[in-house]
Amino acid sequence: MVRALIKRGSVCDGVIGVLKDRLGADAVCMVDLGEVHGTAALAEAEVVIGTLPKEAIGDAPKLRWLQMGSAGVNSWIPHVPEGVILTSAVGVYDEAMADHVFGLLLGLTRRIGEAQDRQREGRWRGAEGCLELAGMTMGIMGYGSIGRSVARRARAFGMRVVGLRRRPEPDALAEAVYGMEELDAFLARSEVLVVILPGTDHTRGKLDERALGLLPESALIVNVGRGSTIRTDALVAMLASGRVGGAGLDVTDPEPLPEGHALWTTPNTLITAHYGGQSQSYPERFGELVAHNLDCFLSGRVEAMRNRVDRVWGY
Ligand SMILES: NC(=O)C1=CN([C@@H]2O[C@H](COP(=O)(O)OP(=O)(O)OC[C@H]3O[C@@H](n4cnc5c(N)ncnc54)[C@H](O)[C@@H]3O)[C@@H](O)[C@H]2O)C=CC1
Ligand SMILES: O=C(O)C(=O)CO
Repeated sequence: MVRALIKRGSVCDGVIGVLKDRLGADAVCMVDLGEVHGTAALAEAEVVIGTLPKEAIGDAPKLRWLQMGSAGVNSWIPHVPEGVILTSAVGVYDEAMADHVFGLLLGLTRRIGEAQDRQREGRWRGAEGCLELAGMTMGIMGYGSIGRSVARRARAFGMRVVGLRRRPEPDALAEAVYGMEELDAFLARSEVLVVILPGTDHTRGKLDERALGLLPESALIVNVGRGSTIRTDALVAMLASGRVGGAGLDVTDPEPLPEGHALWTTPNTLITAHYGGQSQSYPERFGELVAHNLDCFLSGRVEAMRNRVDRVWGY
């Protein structure tokens, strides 16, 4: 019997039924993964579905497969023994994240935040400096699963799209897809830069003062990947001077943003507290991935499991 711990509420009822059918009702335990540290259930678990806290991994000596609930998993890698299969939730967040990118972008270009401030004050006043997106070029840095969903929306808005990814290959939605060694040329075209890179040793600090200086004058930046990709001090300075026209940030460095941090009061900056992937569809979408990967795992086709994490590249 393969014993599995599933994060409570993470998969839809239909998939819980599938898990119980495949593993046996007694083998499936729905738990709060934040509270399994040191328990007998974790000591017996061969499969864990959901983001197990790093410090609890050592309490799971029988673990054979950890299906993370997040797409970004880089900081878990050193904690997961080599023999344990580690899979991420890439693909689960695409639609919610793409909506969120446009939420931030439209917030900046249509000045929605300021309108909300005036609404609270009961003041009826228009805005100046609104921008239209049609005809602008969006550069998607991290042209992966979420990136393509963003590109589909961008095209519907009449924007041009260029992408950047580790292994560039042509894509019907993008005019060009660049590799990291072509970063400068990519940035020079990005009037709207959308950053959706995983936070890894290879992406940390890539957008520093020099790189941000290559963007077109008054470019807009949206970061929904990881805060560590952008040098916060450089971003704050360029927003303050107006060299960067605005920033929509679902992720920051540091995170959470401490009280009094410069970003809170930087002009033309819209911040959401790392909830871009949140949506009512999560249990369905995650459940679909879990059912597929469980099937592969139980039938010994581990190479067909989706989203096996590359320990060298960190995603
Ligand atoms: N704000 C939030 O709530 C969420 C944030 N995320 C973040 O978004 C990231 C991307 O998610 P997905 O699109 O689902 O992943 P994905 O694996 O489909 O796409 C990642 C893209 O980044 C590129 N990339 C990775 N390392 C690179 C490097 N060193 N140089 C150049 N390109 C590189 C890859 O080539 C790929 O195109 C996640 O790793 C996570 O950090 C994901 C979901 C929710
Ligand atoms: O999946 C991710 O990487 C996220 O940041 C969502 O929590």
